[in-house]
Amino acid sequence: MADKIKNAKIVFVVGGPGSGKGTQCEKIVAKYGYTHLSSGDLLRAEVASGSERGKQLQAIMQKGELVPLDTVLDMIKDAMIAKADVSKGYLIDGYPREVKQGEEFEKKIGAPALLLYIDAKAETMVQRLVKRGETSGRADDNEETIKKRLDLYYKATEPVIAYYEKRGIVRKINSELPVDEVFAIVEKAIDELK
Ligand SMILES: Nc1nc2c(ncn2[C@@H]2O[C@H](COP(=O)(O)OP(=O)(O)OP(=O)(O)O)[C@@H](O)[C@H]2O)c(=O)[nH]1
Ligand SMILES: O=c1ccn([C@@H]2O[C@H](COP(=O)(O)OP(=O)(O)O)[C@@H](O)[C@H]2O)c(=O)[nH]1
Ligand SMILES: [Mg+2]
Repeated sequence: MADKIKNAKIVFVVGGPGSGKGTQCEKIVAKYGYTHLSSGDLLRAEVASGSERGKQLQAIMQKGELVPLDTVLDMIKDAMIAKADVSKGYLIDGYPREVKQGEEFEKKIGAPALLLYIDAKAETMVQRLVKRGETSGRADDNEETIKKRLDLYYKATEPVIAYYEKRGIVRKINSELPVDEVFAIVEKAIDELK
């Protein structure tokens, strides 16, 4: 089964909480027809299902901590396989969160062709998330959890970028600009892939 996705084009989308990963991924889907898999969305779907596992996940996510690596990886893999016949490529949004997650992904699934590093200042990210929290209904869009997510991002996730930089597949995207201007930079990076 996993053979089906072996030769698929894989793009990691990494950046801090509220940097704009989801926003840019939506635009990539619209233009390029890639399959968008947000690790956070997959986890939130499991929480929404009300399952026993979902309850455990909810407790972790509410604290802004990371759920066990295997859980997320299995969910991503299943979702990739489900789309294998129709997919032109995969956007893996919000993953890897730590170097180990990246290593495991490559062992079980395959290597990324590109890493889009969506970069905004901490104060910008906090502002955006507080604003999003007014309407998102996300239990983790509150100031206390936002701060923890940011801390964990700098500690655990930033090293992921350095790890892939050595392979020359990182494209840094300044997401302080208006959405369409950010997307213009994203388009260049995706077009280089073809
Ligand atoms: N000015 C500006 N605002 C943006 C941009 N991208 C996203 N935003 C705003 O920032 C908020 C967060 O964007 P998301 O795309 O949800 O961020 P994310 O990186 O997916 O965040 P998580 O889901 O928390 O990982 C949204 O409510 C957007 O309105 C951008 O490029 N420019
Ligand atoms: O690989 C992942 C992806 C997400 N999460 C959890 O899901 C939450 C929301 O993730 P998302 O990417 O949606 O938002 P972000 O924290 O980047 O704003 C995180 O705080 C983590 O608790 C996780 O544990 N592992
Ligand atoms: Mg998101």
